[in-house]
Amino acid sequence: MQRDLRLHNVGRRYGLRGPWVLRGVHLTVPPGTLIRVEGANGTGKSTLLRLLARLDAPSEGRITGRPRTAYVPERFPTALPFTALGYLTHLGTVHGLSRPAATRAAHEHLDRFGATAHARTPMAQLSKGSSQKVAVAQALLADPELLVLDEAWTGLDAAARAELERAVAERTAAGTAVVFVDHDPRRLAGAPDATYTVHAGGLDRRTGQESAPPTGPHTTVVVQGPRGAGLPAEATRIATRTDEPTPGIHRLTVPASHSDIVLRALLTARPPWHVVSVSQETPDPSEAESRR
Ligand SMILES: Nc1ncnc2c1ncn2[C@@H]1O[C@H](COP(=O)(O)OP(=O)(O)OP(=O)(O)O)[C@@H](O)[C@H]1O
Repeated sequence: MQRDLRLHNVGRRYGLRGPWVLRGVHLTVPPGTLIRVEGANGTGKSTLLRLLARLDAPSEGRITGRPRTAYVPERFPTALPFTALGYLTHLGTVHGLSRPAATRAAHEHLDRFGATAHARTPMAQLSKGSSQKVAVAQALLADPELLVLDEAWTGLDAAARAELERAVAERTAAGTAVVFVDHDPRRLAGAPDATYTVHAGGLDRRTGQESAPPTGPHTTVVVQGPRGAGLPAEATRIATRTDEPTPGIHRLTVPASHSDIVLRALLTARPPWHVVSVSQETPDPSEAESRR
C-alpha cells in the first residue's frame, strides 16, 4: 500500500458554481512528517484537512495514497448515544481489538488525558474540553498512519495540551504523519518539518522558519546508542547542537520547552537510546551580560 498521501493539482469548491476555496494544490505527506498548516480565518485550512483525511473528495484533481487515517475535527459531534468509555470501547472493537482489549485501551486513553472521572458520562453531557479529550482519544486509539488535527488543542486544559504535544512527538517518531492546524504559533514551535500557509486558494511553503530555534533556556541530554547509529531525525531536527564526545555517546543541546519531545523520540526509537543524563544548561555569563 502506498502510505504517502499525495494531492495532485487538487481543487475544492462547495456546490457546482461555488467559488473555489482551494485550487491547483500539490502536496505530499510522507510517513513520519509533521506538517503545520496556517492561514487567516476562512482561507480553507479545514477544507484542506478534510481532503487529507479523505472525508471530502476534491472537486478537481486527484488524491492518491490510503494511509490509515484518524481525524480530530474542530467541533466534535457529541450527540452520540454512548458514554465516553462506551464510545471509545466501541471504536476500539471497530479497529479490531477484542472487547477486553478495547476497554483497556479506552481506559488508558481517558487516563492519559485526565478524563477518567468522565468515563461513564454520556457524550451529550460532556463539557467542551472533556468531549475534546474524547475526540483526541478516539483518534489516537485508531493507531493511525496519518493523524489530522484541526485545532485539536482548543478547549483542552494545560495538562491535556502538553499530553497531546507528547502524543504527536511519539507518533511522528514511530512513523505516523501528522498534519495540524492551530491558531497558537507556539504550538509545537520548531518541531514541524514543513509549514504551509493557505493563501488565495493555494499553498505557500514557508521556508527558513522551521529551523529557527526557539529561544529560552536549554537542556543538555546525553544519550548512548549502538556504535555508528544515527540519532533519530526528530531529535537532530530539534537540537540546536549535537556532538559525540566519545564513540556511541551523543550530547544534544535542545530548547528546554522541547526536551520532552526529544526524549520521547530517543526512547521510542528502535532500538531505544539509553539516556545517560539530562541537565539544565548553565547560561553563558557573557550572554547574560549582553542582555543587561
Ligand atoms: N460545507 C460548506 N459549505 C459551503 N461552504 C463552506 C463549507 N465549508 C467551508 N465553506 C467555505 O469555505 C471557505 C473556507 O472554509 P474553511 O472552514 O476551510 O476555512 P478555515 O481556514 O479552516 O477557517 P477558520 O480559521 O475560521 O477555521 C469559507 O469561505 C467557508 O465559508
